[in-house]
Amino acid sequence: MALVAVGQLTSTASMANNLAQCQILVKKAVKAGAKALFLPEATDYISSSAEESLSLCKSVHESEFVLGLQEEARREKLPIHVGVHEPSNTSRRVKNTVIWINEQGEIAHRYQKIHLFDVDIQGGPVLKESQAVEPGMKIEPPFETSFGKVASTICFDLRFPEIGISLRRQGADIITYPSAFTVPTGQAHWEVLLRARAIETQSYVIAAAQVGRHNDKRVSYGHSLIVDPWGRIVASVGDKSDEPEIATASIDLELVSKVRAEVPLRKRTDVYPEL
Ligand SMILES: O=C(O)CNC(=O)[C@H](CS)NC(=O)CCC(=O)C(=O)O
Repeated sequence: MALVAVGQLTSTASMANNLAQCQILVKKAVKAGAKALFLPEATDYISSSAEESLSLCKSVHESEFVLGLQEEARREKLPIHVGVHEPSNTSRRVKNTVIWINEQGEIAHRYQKIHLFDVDIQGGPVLKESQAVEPGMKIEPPFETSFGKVASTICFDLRFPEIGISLRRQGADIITYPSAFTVPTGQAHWEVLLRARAIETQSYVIAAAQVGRHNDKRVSYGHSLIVDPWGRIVASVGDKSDEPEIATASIDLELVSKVRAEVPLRKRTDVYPEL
């Protein structure tokens, strides 16, 4: 059994301020005895336009945000899973990625978001992520940690059950959905989708979320959660945005095995081979 933390904050276009908020989250996670800290999508910055995003985006070797978090991870021996932006070398767009910084402070794993959030909701948000972001081209296999095999996805990927199923088939014990959900879609869908992904994959789901107002145009839903493989919410942060906050839960790999043994989910691929 190992305790892990989800961290919630309000990122803005100030990377220095976002790093300062993360340093508070690291302190809180260490104090709670967590063995890893999971942070939201786009923790490095949330911009208000594609141009602003391009101007803020730096490679991980030059980003004071990423270098600062690497230093925290190394000093505290605390692995950190964090959503950032990285430059694309093929287009005038950025990559929306999540990186795993291990306890030595090295970037040991990376995933690039494959499903981009292009929506036009009546009376709600209109967002065209693909104008600013280049889509990833592959699902990354789960990686080993001291508390189980962790798999990364990002935010809107949550709406595509196939990616969770694929990660489970590849051995994931824990599937992560670092996010910046909008308020109307969050109210309607966030919790039920996360619990469904946990139940159908019989895996832990760790979903760190952005919360509150980022700029004139963007507000995020918050409600970071950890769900166990039975679908129970075992940690939740809420939607207050006055200070960065964490919640913790124990990862119990015996529970993963128990649920999978009690309710075997044998796929009928003889009946639906196309899936
Ligand atoms: O823009 C950035 O820098 C960070 N990226 C995001 O905030 C992304 C794209 S706009 N947000 C989502 O995917 C929300 C999904 C969502 O809310 C849903 O599926 O309902």
